[in-house]
Amino acid sequence: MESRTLISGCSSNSRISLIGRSEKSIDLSLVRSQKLVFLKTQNFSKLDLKWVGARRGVECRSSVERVEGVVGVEGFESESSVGLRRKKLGVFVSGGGSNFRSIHDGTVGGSVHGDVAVVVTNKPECGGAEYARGKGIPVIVFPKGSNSSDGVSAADLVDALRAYGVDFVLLAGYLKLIPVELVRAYPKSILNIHPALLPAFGGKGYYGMKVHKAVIASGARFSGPTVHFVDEHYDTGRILAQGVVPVLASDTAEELAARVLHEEHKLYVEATSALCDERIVWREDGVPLIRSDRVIRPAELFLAREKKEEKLKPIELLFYTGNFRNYLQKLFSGAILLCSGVCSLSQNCGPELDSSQMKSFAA
Ligand SMILES: Nc1nc2c(c(=O)[nH]1)N[C@@H](CN(C=O)c1ccc(C(=O)N[C@@H](CCC(=O)O)C(=O)O)cc1)CN2
Ligand SMILES: NCC(=O)N[C@@H]1O[C@H](COP(=O)([O-])[O-])[C@@H](O)[C@H]1O
Repeated sequence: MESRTLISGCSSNSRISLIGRSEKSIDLSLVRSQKLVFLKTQNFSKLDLKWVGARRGVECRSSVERVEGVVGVEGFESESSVGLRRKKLGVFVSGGGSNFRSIHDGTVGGSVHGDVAVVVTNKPECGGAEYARGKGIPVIVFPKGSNSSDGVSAADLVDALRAYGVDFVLLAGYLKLIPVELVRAYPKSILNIHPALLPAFGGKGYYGMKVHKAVIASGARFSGPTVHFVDEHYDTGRILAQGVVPVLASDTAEELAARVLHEEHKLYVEATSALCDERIVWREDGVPLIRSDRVIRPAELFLAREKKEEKLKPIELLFYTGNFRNYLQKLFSGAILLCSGVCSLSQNCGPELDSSQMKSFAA
């Protein structure tokens, strides 16, 4: 049985679903080295995976599953995009296209490991389409205008996206319902950004200023953008990321829109970057999560270097796993607890520490 999974830095105790035909989830206690990955399946048989030649994948020695997509890590730089193929993006717009422009800037500037291959719009004269033409990016009109020959059908749209090699579809202010044909052709691969905190203030009729007017009228104290996966209905797909901004008592819809839009630009680039870096994992209950960085269980990190095998020292690992900050925080909070404990025991100057508190800094 062939299955494909994206092993790109899942944390040691996360569960990810194998993307592809197999729905079997595997329990990753991931140890990643330049070319060696140890993987524990859910039946706890330890699989030693070895790099198989130039093919971008590994073969499980003791399993019928063939796992692909493991990214070799040259040296130990951040693996977020090292060795990963640049992804191709199809961006859908209907308006000014500021989110599209932010994402395009990210692909040029390097924060997004991908390229905008094609832009799709229902408004061929909109700002986003104009911007795309100026950058030499092809523009497709969908759906067809009622009184114009321009535009493609849903089936032709899927074919066109495939022809451009599109890996992921990003809706960026697109105001039409994505047809079920496209949703099914790109499972877990279509994102949308909505200018409110879904599931509130979403669905048919909730777009543009209408959203912000509804938020203000509701008396909500906070709002913010939501990036979510797209299913066949408006705004009901799985939420991937959200940002929060305050709603001021004096806000007009335009002022709130501008505040949310500023947050959108940051959030959508981060989410797109994670998508292109294959840093999105799916929790067992179906909630998608963004892995911000590679977390490797220190005790198990074995690094096969070119000539010799060696284990990184724990202090070195902390730098690699990015937990150094957490380590210091725990160290200092433990020290503070200890001091306050000693103080209260010796001078009774503070609250008595009960046994659970005493235990806490032993942890
Ligand atoms: N299948 C999906 N298609 C789209 C989604 C989605 O989640 N699933 N998201 C929308 C974007 N969107 C909110 O984020 C949204 C856009 C438009 C509407 C809406 O009510 N549109 C009007 C028509 C507006 C117009 O033509 O100017 C309508 O359908 O009556 C709601 C939500 C993009 N597509
Ligand atoms: N429900 C969909 C919706 O309202 N989308 C919103 O349209 C605006 C498009 O701006 P842009 O064209 O400048 O990116 C953005 O605020 C986006 O959240």
